Amino acid sequence: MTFLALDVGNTRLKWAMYESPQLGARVLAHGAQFLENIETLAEGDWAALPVPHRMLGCVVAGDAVKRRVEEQMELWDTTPQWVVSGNAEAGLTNGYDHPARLGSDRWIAMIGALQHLRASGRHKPCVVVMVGTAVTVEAIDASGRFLGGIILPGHGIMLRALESGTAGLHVPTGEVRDFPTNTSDALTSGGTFAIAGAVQRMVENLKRHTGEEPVVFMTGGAGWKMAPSMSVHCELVESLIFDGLLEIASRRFG
Ligand SMILES: Nc1ncnc2c1ncn2[C@@H]1O[C@H](COP(=O)(O)OP(=O)(O)O)[C@@H](O)[C@H]1O
Ligand SMILES: CC(C)(COP(=O)(O)O)[C@@H](O)C(=O)NCCC(=O)O
Ligand SMILES: [K+]
Repeated sequence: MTFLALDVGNTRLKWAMYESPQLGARVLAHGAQFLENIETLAEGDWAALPVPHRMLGCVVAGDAVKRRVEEQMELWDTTPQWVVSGNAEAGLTNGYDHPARLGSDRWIAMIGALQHLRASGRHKPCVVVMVGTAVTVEAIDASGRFLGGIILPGHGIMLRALESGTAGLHVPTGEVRDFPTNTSDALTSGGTFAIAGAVQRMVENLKRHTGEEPVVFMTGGAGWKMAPSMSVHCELVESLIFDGLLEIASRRFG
């Protein structure tokens, strides 16, 4: 039973086709497209794929984008199914004031993180960092309760905000330096340390709250760029959202 997993963020659509809707299933093909190129999928990347028997995805890029993705899926007669954040799923409970308003990508990434914790036999609090268009940093206690999380601008948005709000900050990308001595390095390091510092703060918050050192998972398109600059130990798991989707799919379709 082939299974298509979709993760539609504010910058890119990521997809992966699996042999079955189960954890550890073999990946048959995967890819990513910028949102402006969604219309190429049916006649491009997806044209030669086997028909997916089931599909599960998340979309945080709005209804118009969701409709454009569903149009491409008309290539098959597979019913699109989109995850909505709920009160509880796959061992995770939702502490958000309005559970359904939590971004479904955040909900699914946390389910993926819990799956990784369980698979390695760890019963600990954890922090889930997602570095995409925006950056999110979530706190989960050892019982699997999502306590809350923060949202901050991603690197690109931070730089564009600075560029558009000032006269003197139109410079090329720089390097991350402890003590930047030019504008490019000052901006690049500023954005990087803002994210790394926010993660460190959330780790401290969760450690204080639970009395235990949390495990930190990091994912998202720009996760690999942040990894060398983190001040707390992080496990980089590129597939966190797909692992969460597989976990949910195995419970729904398994
Ligand atoms: N090969 C890449 N293509 C696109 N974005 C990339 C790439 N590598 C890193 N990035 C960075 O990752 C961010 C997008 O990550 P992604 O996880 O796709 O975001 P989203 O889920 O919000 O669509 C971009 O802001 C960009 O800075
Ligand atoms: C925080 C987000 C913008 C992250 O989006 P992304 O960077 O993955 O494109 C998205 O999860 C979202 O729109 N959330 C809804 C609001 C909330 O989670 O509180
Ligand atoms: K995302």
